[in-house]
Amino acid sequence: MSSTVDSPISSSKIQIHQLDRLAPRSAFLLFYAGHPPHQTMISSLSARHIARIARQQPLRLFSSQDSLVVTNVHEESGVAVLAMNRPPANSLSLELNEAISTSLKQIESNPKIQSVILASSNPTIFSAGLDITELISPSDERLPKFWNSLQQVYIDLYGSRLATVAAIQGHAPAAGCMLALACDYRIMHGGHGEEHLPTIGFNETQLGIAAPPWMGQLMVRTIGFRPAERALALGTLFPPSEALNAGVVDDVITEQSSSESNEVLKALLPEALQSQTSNPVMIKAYEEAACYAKIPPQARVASKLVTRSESLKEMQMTREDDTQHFCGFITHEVVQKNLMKYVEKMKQRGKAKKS
Ligand SMILES: CCCCC/C=C\C/C=C\CC/C=C/CC(=O)SCCNC(=O)CCNC(=O)[C@H](O)C(C)(C)COP(=O)(O)OP(=O)(O)OC[C@H]1O[C@@H](n2cnc3c(N)ncnc32)[C@H](O)[C@@H]1OP(=O)(O)O
Repeated sequence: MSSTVDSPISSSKIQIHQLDRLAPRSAFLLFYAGHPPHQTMISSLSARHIARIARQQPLRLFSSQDSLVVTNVHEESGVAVLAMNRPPANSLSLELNEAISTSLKQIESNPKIQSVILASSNPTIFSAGLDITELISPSDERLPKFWNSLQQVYIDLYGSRLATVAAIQGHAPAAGCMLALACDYRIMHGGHGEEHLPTIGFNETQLGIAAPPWMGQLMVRTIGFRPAERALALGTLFPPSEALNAGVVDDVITEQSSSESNEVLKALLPEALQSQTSNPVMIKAYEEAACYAKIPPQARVASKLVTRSESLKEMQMTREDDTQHFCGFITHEVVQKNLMKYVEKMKQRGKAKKS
C-alpha cells in the first residue's frame, strides 16, 4: 500500500517531511535555486536527501531529460508543467505512475505554484493507458503494487490543491483518458486531417475488460449518466469534435496561433517540450492554467472540495477491494488469453506500420 498523502486537497501545501515517504530511492535530478544566477544540479539523490536540502532552502525546479516525467515551474505566473516522457506511448507502468505522483507532490510543495499543466513529450500520444505488458503473466508482488500506483495517481491528480489542466495533444485511451478526466480542464488537439484524428475515451470493453468502478464513475461525473453508460458499454473512443460535443473535453484546438504566451512558454516548458512552444493546445493550456492561478487559492480549493471530496472518500474506502478485484480479474485465465491476443494484434499493427 502506498504511504503517500491520501487526499492532498485538504492541505494547501505538502509538508517537506512528507517527501521522505514519497519515493525511497527517487533518481530525480534536482536543480536548486540556492546560487543564482546559476542553478546547482544534484543528481541521483534519495528522497531523504532531497527533503534534507529542501528544509534549508525552497525547492525551485527539478527536471531531467532522462526521467519518466519532465517538469518545470514558472513562478511569475504560478504555472508548472508536468509532462509524461515514457516513449513510445507513455503507457503507464508502475514506475511512470510513481514518477507522476512524486512530481506532482514536489510541484505542490512550491507555494508560488497554483496550476499545473499535465502534458506529454510525445506530440501525438497523450498516454496509451496502462502498459498492457504489466498485465500479462504478472508477478503476485508487482500486480497489486502496480494497481495501487494507478489508484494513487488518480487520488493525487483528482485531489490536488493545484488547478490541473490536461494538454491532450494526441491519443488518450483508457487510463490515459482517466488522467485527463481527473484534471480540472481538458484541451484536446483537433488532429491533423480526418486521417489522423486522436481519440479519447474508455475503450476497456473492446479489450474484454471493464473499467474499474472509480474510473467509470469519473466518466459518469464528467458527461452524465446515460451518455457515460453507453460509452462505457461500447468502449467508445471519441474523436475531438465528438469528445467536445459529449463534454469529455472542454476545448478542441487546431489552429496554429501566435500569442504573447509563446514567450512565457519558452521559459515554462522543459527542454523536451520546447518544440511545443507555438503549439495551440499548449498555448491555450497555459492561458487556462494562468487564469486558474489568479483565483484566490483557498476559495478555488474549497470549491473543488465541494465536487470531489465524496468520491475521493469513496475511493479510500473501496481501495483494498478494488485492488483485490483487479488482481483476481486480470489473472483469470480467460482475461489473460484476451490480453495476449490484444498485445499480439498491437505488435502486428506496429510491424505493419513500420514495414
Ligand atoms: C465488479 C467488479 C469489477 C472489478 C473491476 C476491477 C478491475 C477492472 C479490471 C481491469 C481494468 C483494467 C483497466 C485498464 C485500463 C487501461 O488503460 S488498459 C490499456 C488500454 N490501452 C489501449 O488499448 C491502447 C493501445 N494502443 C493504441 O491504441 C495505440 O498504440 C495508440 C495509443 C492509439 C497510438 O497509436 P499509434 O499508431 O500512434 O502508435 P502505435 O500503435 O504504433 O504504438 C506505438 C508503440 O507503443 C506500444 N503501445 C501502445 N499502447 C501500449 C500500451 N497500452 N501498453 C504497452 N505498449 C503500448 C505499441 O505496441 C507500439 O510499440 P512498438 O511497435 O514496439 O513501437
